[in-house]
Amino acid sequence: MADQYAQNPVGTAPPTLPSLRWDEPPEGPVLVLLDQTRLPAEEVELVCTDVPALVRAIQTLAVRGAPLLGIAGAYGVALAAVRGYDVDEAVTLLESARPTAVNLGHGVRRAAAGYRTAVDKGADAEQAARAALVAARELHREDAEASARMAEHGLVLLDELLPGGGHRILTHCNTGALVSGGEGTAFAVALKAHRAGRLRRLWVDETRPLLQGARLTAFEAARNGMPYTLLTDNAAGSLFAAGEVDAVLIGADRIAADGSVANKVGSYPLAVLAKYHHVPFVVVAPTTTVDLSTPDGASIEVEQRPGQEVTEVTAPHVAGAGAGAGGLPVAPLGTQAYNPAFDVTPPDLVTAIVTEQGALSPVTGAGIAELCARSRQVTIS
Ligand SMILES: CSC[C@@H](O)[C@@H](O)C(=O)COP(=O)(O)O
Repeated sequence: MADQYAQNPVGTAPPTLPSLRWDEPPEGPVLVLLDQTRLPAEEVELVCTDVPALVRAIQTLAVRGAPLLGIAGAYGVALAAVRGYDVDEAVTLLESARPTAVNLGHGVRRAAAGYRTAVDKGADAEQAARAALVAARELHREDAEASARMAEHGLVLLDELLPGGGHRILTHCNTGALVSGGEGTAFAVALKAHRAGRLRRLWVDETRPLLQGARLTAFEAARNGMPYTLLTDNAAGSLFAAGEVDAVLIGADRIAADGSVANKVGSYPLAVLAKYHHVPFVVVAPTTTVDLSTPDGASIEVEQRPGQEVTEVTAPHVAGAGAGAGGLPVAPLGTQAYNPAFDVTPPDLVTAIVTEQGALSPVTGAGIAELCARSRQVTIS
């Protein structure tokens, strides 16, 4: 496999626009998203002037990934409030836009709490809307800080688990700056390892059917000059068998109170492979992704997505194709498809969970509760 280790071209990719930004042009405040459905072909911004537009962007995955969904949800509440829409209705629409990533509801409720507290204290509509915006901005900033701390804790853990250095890391889906206020979760750890000269290879799962790995993680790895190689999801087994994977690093959409981890479909098979091959399987996620009110993995609602994502190839992300392109059938007309967006990995397959509060290993319900308690103390003080 010697050629797999050839260096990728470094620094050739253009700089990326922020994944999300609040703007206040003369026509009124807007939430501007980098449309992730169009990457890597083009960097196109999507301007949301109201909550239904943001809900569409969330459901089509123009904006996606657990931490960013939380931030987008919070700004969505602020957008509704600033533009004079019904905030309660906005909360309902946003919270239910996608079911699995707990951060979405967390972000929405946080901005709504800022708004309602201001109202309760006698603020007028404009002041209350500003309070929602302040809460969204705080969450955005905190997520960037959490991302930096996860990267630090994650690299310390990797170095402990793999004392030989020269880490070869397999990752799934996309967990970088595109989904975060900072540099991401699992990807941020790999990036820190790269900057420290300790990343030998980032193996990037393509992540069927929507190709978050091929389109987005490869894009971010290239931008950062990281040594990376793309593989089909099906090739992971033979990669492990060949002894080419030192650790798996993934993010999470919801971590239940017992330590079960919901993440992009395909994560659970990687955990099983990792266990069989005695390779550490590490989950990197902020404590905002932990949901103590969901007792176990079986209680996590897994989003089921349209079958067409499997039976057809849609290609707005192909250069020159443009938005709405695709719909090319790859299965006979009328084929039914099973298309869960996520799967759930039980805690006994997880070597460690890394949060901004530190690494937890082995993963236990008590340990999870302790991490969350520490996080709340930090937030309150
Ligand atoms: C830091 S992001 C962690 C997860 O949100 C990510 O791995 C993932 O599963 C995203 O799924 P997506 O359906 O693209 O929103």
